[in-house]
Amino acid sequence: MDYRSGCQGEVFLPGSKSIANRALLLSALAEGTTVLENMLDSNDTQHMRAALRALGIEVIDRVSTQEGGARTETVVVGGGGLFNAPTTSNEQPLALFLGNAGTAMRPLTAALAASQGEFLLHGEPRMHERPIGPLIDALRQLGAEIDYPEQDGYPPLQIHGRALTGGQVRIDGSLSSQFISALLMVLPLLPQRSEVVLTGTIVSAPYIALTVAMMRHFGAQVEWPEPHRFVIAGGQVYRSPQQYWIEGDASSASYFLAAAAIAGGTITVHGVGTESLQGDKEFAKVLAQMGAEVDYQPRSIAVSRGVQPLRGGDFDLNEIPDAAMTIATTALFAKGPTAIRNIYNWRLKETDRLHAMATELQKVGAEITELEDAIIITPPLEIQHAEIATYDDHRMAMCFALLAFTPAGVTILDPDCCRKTYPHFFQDFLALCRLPQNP
Ligand SMILES: O=C(O)C1=C[C@@H](OP(=O)(O)O)[C@@H](O)[C@H](O)C1
Ligand SMILES: C=C(OP(=O)(O)O)C(=O)O
Repeated sequence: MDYRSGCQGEVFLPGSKSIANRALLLSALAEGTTVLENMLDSNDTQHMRAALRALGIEVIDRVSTQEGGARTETVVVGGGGLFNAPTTSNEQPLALFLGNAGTAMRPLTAALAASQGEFLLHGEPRMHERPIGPLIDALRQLGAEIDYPEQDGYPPLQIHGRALTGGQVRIDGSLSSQFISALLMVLPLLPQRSEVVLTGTIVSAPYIALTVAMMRHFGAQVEWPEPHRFVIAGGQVYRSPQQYWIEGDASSASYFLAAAAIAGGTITVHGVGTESLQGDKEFAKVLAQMGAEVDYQPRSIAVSRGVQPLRGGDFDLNEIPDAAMTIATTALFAKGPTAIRNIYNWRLKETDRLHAMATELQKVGAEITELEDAIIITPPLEIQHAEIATYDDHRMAMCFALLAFTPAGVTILDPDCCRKTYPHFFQDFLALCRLPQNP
């Protein structure tokens, strides 16, 4: 079988991790009850849901049937403001384990710094290697009391929650946009007006716009007069929109869209399209630049293989760091080299993704130049079979799945690590792709 003739179908995407964890937090802080439809059921959102329950918020998961099958929906009974932690029986801080979920650790740090109670936020060993200093520095400017029990600048964190008033704050956004998102979400609930100035070169910028859009959807006023400055009135309340549909995950969409660009046939992903709030919807435009045919609709994207073979290119993918990993493995199927630039913060995520990617791509025969903030990939004449290590990084597992389209196939070690954001990924992927060994 021609390995390039193998994909066809429709994918009803699981909910976006980024939107799900923001929606859970905003619903918990809001007045009123919110039904979150198309909830992502994965480790990252389970950590957020468990943490909210431990904080005394009622969070009920139930099953609903939708186009695309049974989905979880989550009902959150909002607390109408910042948290008031239940006291622990032994007068110890309330310990919240947040796995390796950046979208739980960073926003909860900001919310709990301004809440009542003593908290210990911790996670998996890798979470304790991922920086959080710029967020803590910003919160301390507002009077927050946060200690580092182990290493300065990294979780675990001991948070002595206290009423913060708001005010002027500068925050460095050069390592992660999540610090800015976390800070912004808490500011409307403080009594006084805040003004936030972003410093450093901002990374992953679309995630900040996503945060602002969702804060507004939950009733907060956010002024964004200049790219690096926000003004947020104090004394606001978040209001439940009652029902909130969580878009499909645009990063998860990338594996299916790339599969169609490589293997032929057409794949349509439902749940993300031109109307999407997620920056990763731009991923398919990169595929188009490489030669794929792309059709954007308001809530879906379809990709087919182009007439000409895929070609490499030189891309600055700072705005789509997660989907950018999928371009790295797609590059193996393109003519000529591909450069992915301005991705230093790959090094700060589930693993040092720049180094992990370089190491594993070399195993299949690619020639790799690994720079401090970029990777240049020259595909081999023939992709070799290899055992791909995944470094407990869901995206390493999912983007290397594309190598199943080579005659040599691929072995992916610990594929279950995709439970962080997409527990059923391999079932969904194999169902759509007629692979050489699965004609
Ligand atoms: O705010 C978010 O939901 C996210 C922001 C990005 O992180 P950085 O801002 O750290 O690049 C992204 O990689 C992560 O998966 C989700
Ligand atoms: C970087 C990621 O996760 P986190 O939200 O933990 O930063 C990711 O999902 O690729």
